[in-house]
Amino acid sequence: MFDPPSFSSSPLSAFAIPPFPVLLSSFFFIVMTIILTPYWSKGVQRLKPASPPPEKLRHGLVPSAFNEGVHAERALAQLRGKDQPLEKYIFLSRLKSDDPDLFYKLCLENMAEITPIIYTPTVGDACIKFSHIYRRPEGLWVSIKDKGNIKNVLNNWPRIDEARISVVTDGSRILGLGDLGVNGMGISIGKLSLYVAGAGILPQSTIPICLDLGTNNQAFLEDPFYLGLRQKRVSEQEMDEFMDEFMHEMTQAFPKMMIQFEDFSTDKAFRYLERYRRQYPVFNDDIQGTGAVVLSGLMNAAKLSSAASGMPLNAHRILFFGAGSAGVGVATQLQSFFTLQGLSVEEARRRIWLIDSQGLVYESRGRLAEHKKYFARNDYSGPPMTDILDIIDYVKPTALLGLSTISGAFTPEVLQLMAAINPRPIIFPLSNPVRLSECSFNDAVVNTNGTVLFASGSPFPEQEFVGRVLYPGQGNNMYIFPGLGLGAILSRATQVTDSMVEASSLGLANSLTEEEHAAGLLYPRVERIREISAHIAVQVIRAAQKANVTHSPELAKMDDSQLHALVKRKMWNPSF
Ligand SMILES: O=C([O-])CC(=O)C(=O)O
Ligand SMILES: [Mg+2]
Repeated sequence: MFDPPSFSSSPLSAFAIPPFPVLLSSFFFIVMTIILTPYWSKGVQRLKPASPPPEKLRHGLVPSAFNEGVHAERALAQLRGKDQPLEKYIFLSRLKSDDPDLFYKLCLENMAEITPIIYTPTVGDACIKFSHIYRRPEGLWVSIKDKGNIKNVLNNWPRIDEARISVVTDGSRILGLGDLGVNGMGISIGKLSLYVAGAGILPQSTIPICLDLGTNNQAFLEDPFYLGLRQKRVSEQEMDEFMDEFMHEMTQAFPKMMIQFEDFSTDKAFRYLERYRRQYPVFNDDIQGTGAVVLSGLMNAAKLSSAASGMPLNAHRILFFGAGSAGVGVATQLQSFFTLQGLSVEEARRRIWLIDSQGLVYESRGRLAEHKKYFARNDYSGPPMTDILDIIDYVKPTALLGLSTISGAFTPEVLQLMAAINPRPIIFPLSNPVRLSECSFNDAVVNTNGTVLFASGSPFPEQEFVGRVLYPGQGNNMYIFPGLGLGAILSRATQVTDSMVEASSLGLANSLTEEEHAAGLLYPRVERIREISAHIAVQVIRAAQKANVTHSPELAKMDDSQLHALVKRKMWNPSF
């Protein structure tokens, strides 16, 4: 322990008045300390290395011909030398913990190549096998056994003051892969890597969190390597109590924290978003992030489609195949597409049709899950309509969106029918990962004679079609959450409002360059992710200011270009 120096060893003389020169110099010292402390601490923060000091460069500790530039190429060559995506994932995960600067340098310089490995689709396989490929701790694990003691678990996090953003999953619906229990940690880790790469959040400010509330995945319960509790998921009431404590303690332990809910099963996704969104800075990536990214792509697609058909933008008809959290989240976001085109909220709602596992969703069909009721149709009351071809024939959609995780559901006949009724059909098979996509880009191109306006959740390669190169869009929430989170953190938002989410979507839609427009893209190239995130963050901050949910009066005084410059300055860059 540090003992403060005293003027005298005698306890009594500590109360005696010291001589004048000592008093003067003490006074001077105190005044200077008060004046300089903010500068010192800022300076210290700025100088603090993001990763351990470059010991690797100390003489004798590295080979004589070591060179950082060549080493980055070496690491890339090592990565490319691996055959299997999962091997690449393991290699990169190791690299991230050994040398975060090099890892993020490679990410930033090879975004299109590396994103599908550390994120969708390979992260899906990594989650399935997470307990088998696990090597060392990463992130926070909070289990139902910690109920009543969550505060102490959170306080074990080593960098508590720096924590700004957390991705929290309970593993109950990872991508389209179902209940993966604590193996869902992989998705929290993957999303946060993209926060760092895509928005320059400080690596040490991120906390991946996995909640262990049991799993209903029998294979995992019987797997000796499985890293979670050997019990079925707890009851709704027990989970509610756990979540209330968890959210409360999170804001106590990490007062500057923004929380992203990820891959909770549909009912819980809606439930906990509603329960906490007005109380804490939290958003749900699958409902709001996916909604925002699809709204953005749809705005750009609808313009191109309307240019070909002459149909006004507000006359589009959108059919959703899949009515889970993502489906209904996207539908809710798309309503605002129509209100932006001048329709009333009610008219906007009428532009949307849902299909679930029992066919067209309509009021008189029978009991409906709560989250489907809002979009249930009341203008159809015949017998259940279950065949997707019949439904397309009835609805005559201009856009068909897949959020069903039913691989191949958009058959050649479906795609051909969409092309028969639309000069430029909008087809978005959004289910993840790739193998659960409702159709491939190639299928969509071939069966629509190259007219398709396409975006998928997972990446597909570009296609050549009659001498032209066609590019698929990737309507993945990775375009939204880094910028949305960055804006929320910088503005010290106390809530993530619908208007902030919508601002992120519009920001993304209008971030396309001339070249990207000319190439017919619906989303900007992923290599520009930092630029896009900065642009989105500015729009999000402005929306937060309008909604009066910020704690950053100094940002309100800046004009847009000053704000944009500040956002860029705040982004962390790997020093390699
Ligand atoms: O993680 C992704 O690629 C997109 C997403 O949130 C999901 O599919 O749940
Ligand atoms: Mg998700």
